[in-house]
Amino acid sequence: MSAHTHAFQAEVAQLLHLVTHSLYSNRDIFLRELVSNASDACDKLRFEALADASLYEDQPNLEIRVTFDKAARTITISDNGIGMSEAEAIDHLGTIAKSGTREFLQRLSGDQKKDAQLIGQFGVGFYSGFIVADRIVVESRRAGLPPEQGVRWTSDGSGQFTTETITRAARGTSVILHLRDDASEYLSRWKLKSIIGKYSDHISLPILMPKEQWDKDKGEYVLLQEWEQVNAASALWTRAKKDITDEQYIEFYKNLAYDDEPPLAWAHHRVEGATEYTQLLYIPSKAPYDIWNRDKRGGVKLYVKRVFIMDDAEALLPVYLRWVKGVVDSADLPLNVSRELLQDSRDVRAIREGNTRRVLSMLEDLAAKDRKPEGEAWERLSDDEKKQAEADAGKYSRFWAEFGMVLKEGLGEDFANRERLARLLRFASTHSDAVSVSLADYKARMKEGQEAIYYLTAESQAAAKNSPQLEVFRKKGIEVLFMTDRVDEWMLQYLHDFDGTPLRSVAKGAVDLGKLQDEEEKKKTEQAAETLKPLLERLKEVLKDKAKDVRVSARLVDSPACLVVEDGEYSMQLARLLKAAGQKVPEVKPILELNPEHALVRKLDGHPHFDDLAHVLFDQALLAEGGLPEDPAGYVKRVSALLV
Ligand SMILES: Nc1ncnc2c1ncn2[C@@H]1O[C@H](COP(=O)(O)OP(=O)(O)OP(=O)(O)O)[C@@H](O)[C@H]1O
Repeated sequence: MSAHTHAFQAEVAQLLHLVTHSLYSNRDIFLRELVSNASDACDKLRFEALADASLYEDQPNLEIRVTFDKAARTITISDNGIGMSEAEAIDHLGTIAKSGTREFLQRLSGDQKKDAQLIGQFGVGFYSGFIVADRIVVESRRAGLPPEQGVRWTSDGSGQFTTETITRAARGTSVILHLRDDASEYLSRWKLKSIIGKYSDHISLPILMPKEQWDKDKGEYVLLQEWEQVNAASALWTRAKKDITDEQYIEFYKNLAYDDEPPLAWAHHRVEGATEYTQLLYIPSKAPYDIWNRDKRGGVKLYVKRVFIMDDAEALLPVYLRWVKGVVDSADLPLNVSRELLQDSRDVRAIREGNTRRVLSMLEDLAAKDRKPEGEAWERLSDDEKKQAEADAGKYSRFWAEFGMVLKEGLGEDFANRERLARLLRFASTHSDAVSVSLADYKARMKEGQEAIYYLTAESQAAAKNSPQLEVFRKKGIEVLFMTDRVDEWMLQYLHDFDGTPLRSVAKGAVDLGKLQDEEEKKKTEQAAETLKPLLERLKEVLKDKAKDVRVSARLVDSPACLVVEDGEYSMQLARLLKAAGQKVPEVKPILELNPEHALVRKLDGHPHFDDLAHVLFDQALLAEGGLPEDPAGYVKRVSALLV
């Protein structure tokens, strides 16, 4: 039968180039990928056979076989799963269906170490065979097709591959790797078996390898015709917790998440009651490169009674927890459940709520252990407890740095858990450069008579720290939280109070420090407002296009002026963010507040360049606040005029 030559899709060729130039730091993973494909193929067969049992032909026992041939320098991974028709082989092994591929390729930086990590996250699946092979032959027959409609797919990993029709009695697929010269180490039963043990132990199908026996005459081990199962073959999550070691949990995670780093935490539970399911959920230690993509499907695999149903079942967790990885195995859902059905299922809703609660508990637990106990509390711990406390310390901070911004989305999305989510928030503040202050910490530090939790939104922590709006708070030692993430402004629309205490922006409305301001201070401000009335009126007139109002400030100590907006209005920062995102924003005219004590303000009255000075005051307040003067050239001109 004649062979046909096909070109790889451009992205595949590009990936192959990367793979063959061995960006992989860990070559062993090729076997994990190919075994995982074999297992997927068996899952697919089992799934299709639910509707048509004849697909099993005379082989109802699904299994994976791994063998090697020292003389021919080949490793063969075979499965009796769904198999591929010729058209499918051309399609599946010549293109990449995944939509993220192009974006992934664009992200590669050329820095080998970083790229290797990215590739690990992405997983190049079948093509990872070329890490160790310079030629791959795939022989396959799709379940349900006659033996004469088998296919042989061959490629040396350069730009093209060939296919030809073959006769193949066995259903399923064999992937034959012709090893590169530098990959001889894999021609060893021990080596292959140990890789399978490490990466594929949890695969729920038996993985078989031929037994080996010492041949005295030849002076070497030879393979027998007898097969032996080399993996535990019980899905990890179905085993009892006490029978699973931490290493096994971690290895399972690495497989599941394509992550080289161990997870920060995991939870494994069998949930009983109206809806029965097993959940094994992990909190990764690093955010994936596309964490911001809200369309990305969740990271939880769905099984029904141990039969794999689908990857990335987004209905099993709310969107703001899309970075959680894991497995849910339901005892109640029908096997033929589709994504659409999942959205409407009551059982799924119960599972989603249960998963959410579980993830939040894990986070609360990490948060509670983030700081090592000190003093007496530390001394009371046993040696083992100390070790554990040391291992746990800092984990929540790591989590927060990676995923905090995404967790904040939850405040707008998950009303039922808003209170719990609010407790998990962390901020930097006037009292802490580290992003580690919780709202509960803040409340515990509130001054006598303080009635609100104060915050400031800004472009960056540096900008926040130097903001004039903070001056009076600093003077009085009142803590102000810095909200410098883009989502903060959005989040604040849903977070009005915490534990009965309102949140208040220091850049909105008239500053009302309530009982924290003494009578004398209040009087002074009122008096200044009275005395400066004519000046304020004049400024209002000069700045009428820029400022909604000009008034005397109670917030300033060192700076001459600052800008604020009225309660309920978009903050200047939010208006800027929305504008940058191309959205229409209602015009926000700020209020200019003046420090009556400041020399510059005192100089204003009767100044020959009154108008220039007024505009400069306004523009400088805008700059200090993180904005830019509308007319930078005009600003420069005015400053120059004042300098000469
Ligand atoms: N052993 C096999 N039996 C049947 N089909 C296979 C087998 N190996 C690969 N395929 C087909 O080739 C496709 C591409 O495989 P590949 O490993 O590159 O990607 P994937 O399995 O979809 O994704 P990933 O491995 O990254 O999870 C698979 O989706 C599947 O359709």
